[in-house]
Amino acid sequence: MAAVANGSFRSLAANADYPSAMKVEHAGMLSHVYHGINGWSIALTLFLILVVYDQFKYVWNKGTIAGPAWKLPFIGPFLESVNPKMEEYKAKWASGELSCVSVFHKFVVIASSRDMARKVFNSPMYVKPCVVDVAYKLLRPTNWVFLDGRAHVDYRKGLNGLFTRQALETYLPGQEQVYEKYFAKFLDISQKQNNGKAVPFMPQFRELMCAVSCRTFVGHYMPDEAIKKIADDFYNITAALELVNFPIIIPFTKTWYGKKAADMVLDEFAKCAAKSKVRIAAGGHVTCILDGWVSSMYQSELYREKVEKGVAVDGSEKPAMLIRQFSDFEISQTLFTFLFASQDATSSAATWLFQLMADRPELLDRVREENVAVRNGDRNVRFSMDILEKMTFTRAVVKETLRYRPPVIMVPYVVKKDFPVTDSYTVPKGSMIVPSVYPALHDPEVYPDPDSFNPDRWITGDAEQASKNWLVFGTGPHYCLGQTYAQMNLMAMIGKASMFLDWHHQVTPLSEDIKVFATIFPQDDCHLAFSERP
Ligand code: HEM
Repeated sequence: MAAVANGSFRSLAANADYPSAMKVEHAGMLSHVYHGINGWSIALTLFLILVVYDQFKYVWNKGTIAGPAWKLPFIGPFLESVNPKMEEYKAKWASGELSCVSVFHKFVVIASSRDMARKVFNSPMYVKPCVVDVAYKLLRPTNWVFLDGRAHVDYRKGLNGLFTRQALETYLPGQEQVYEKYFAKFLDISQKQNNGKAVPFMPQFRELMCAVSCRTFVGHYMPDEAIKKIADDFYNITAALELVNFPIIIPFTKTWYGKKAADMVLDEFAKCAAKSKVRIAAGGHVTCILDGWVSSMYQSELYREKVEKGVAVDGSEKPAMLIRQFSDFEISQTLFTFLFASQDATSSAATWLFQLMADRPELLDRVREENVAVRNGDRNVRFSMDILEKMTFTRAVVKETLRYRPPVIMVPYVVKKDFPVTDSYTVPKGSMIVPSVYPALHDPEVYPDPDSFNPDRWITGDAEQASKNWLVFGTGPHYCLGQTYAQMNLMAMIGKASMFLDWHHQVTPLSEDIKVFATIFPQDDCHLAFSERP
């Protein structure tokens, strides 16, 4: 500073012929600027440039579609997405068939109309399911769900046989046992532990669904304590895989607990795979999905061995699908994806189903009458596919529950290459695009009076014809692998409950409000009290 004041600082400008007072003033300004250029001002300038860039990029990406005119610098609606509200989603869907937000520089397009949603689901050239970074760590990078294109289609083909009608029939006895056990537990909770007082049952439905899934997937290879532990810890996995989560696993955070729970589940399933291989090789019969898969591996292996040895094999001996041998850990990873895909969705559906039936006793009576009738008046007749297929009204109740309260309200996809989703709008590569399911299922033109629960629309109405709107299980190459099983399972559950249980729903001001946690639940977690039905 002193150098400027005494005129010894020389610059090109200073050499010009200014009056000396001006010279001093000018030199002072320069000095000010020069000395002001410190770390803070550089950081501030960079920050402002980034803010402008982030804003500009958002506006550029947004183009003509609906969305806020500008975004909160960087974070965008991050805080809203940490605690998502159903009303905010509804407002977004109502804002346009395509709308957008940007969270932390991630550009997200929401496809709301039926046709837009279908278009996204059916465009595997441009999109693939979006998974958070942590998912690779929890499910393992080699997991089949991360496959894309041909590799994904081929892998899925090998799994289809596990969900055929014939296969599903073999899982029914195990499922029925689980229902009996848990219904007894519900009675105990309501009558013994709470003297008939209604208490939140959502956690119980989560455990029930976990138990029924584990029995279906791995039969009796998994001990009850392991099922209980998985049911209790699964919440950590769901929380770790929320879309908005920290990508690095830091000890004692949600993702850390999620990883620990995932490791435990993978370990349990791998142990089951080893046991099933031994049992099936010894001639054991199929009782669960794991057995079905292992058995088809053995049949494929036997067939190949015969062919290699030149033994004459009849065409009828060739397995419907020739599959390779999978390691215990590979099997475990795949079973984990089944559990991961089913646990939250079926827990959500079960919770709403019990609540909706309790609030509409006249519909529950019809379910009960039908269930007794298809068993020729004897409620002790066991589950079979024949019986389930005759349950027209119970099926309608399940379908209407899934329409009215779809567990999965939207499915995040990522854009692999610039995606011309309409003639006038292209979603940029790297964006997230989220086909929404809820609006199509509440479209008043297709489902008149969509906010009323009316199972008859599936029997006397024309809801069944609107298959294009039925996006409960997605559509396209990634549509839900377990959709038939899931619906059948819910029908079996509510049918059996209707015959053996009575339950009362204590309605609270939050019962009809929707809580979004991966899937949707009643805000108050569904207060119920069960009693035995004579
Ligand atoms: C009510 C219960 C369920 C609902 C609402 C549901 C819904 C969905 C939805 C919306 C998708 C994404 C589809 C797409 O991207 O097009 C999906 C995928 C999937 N679901 Fe389900 N699901 C349910 C139960 C189950 C069950 C019980 C299983 C058990 C095996 C299962 C296994 C899967 C798998 C493996 C995928 C991924 C398929 C792939 O990427 O190829 N889901 N499900």
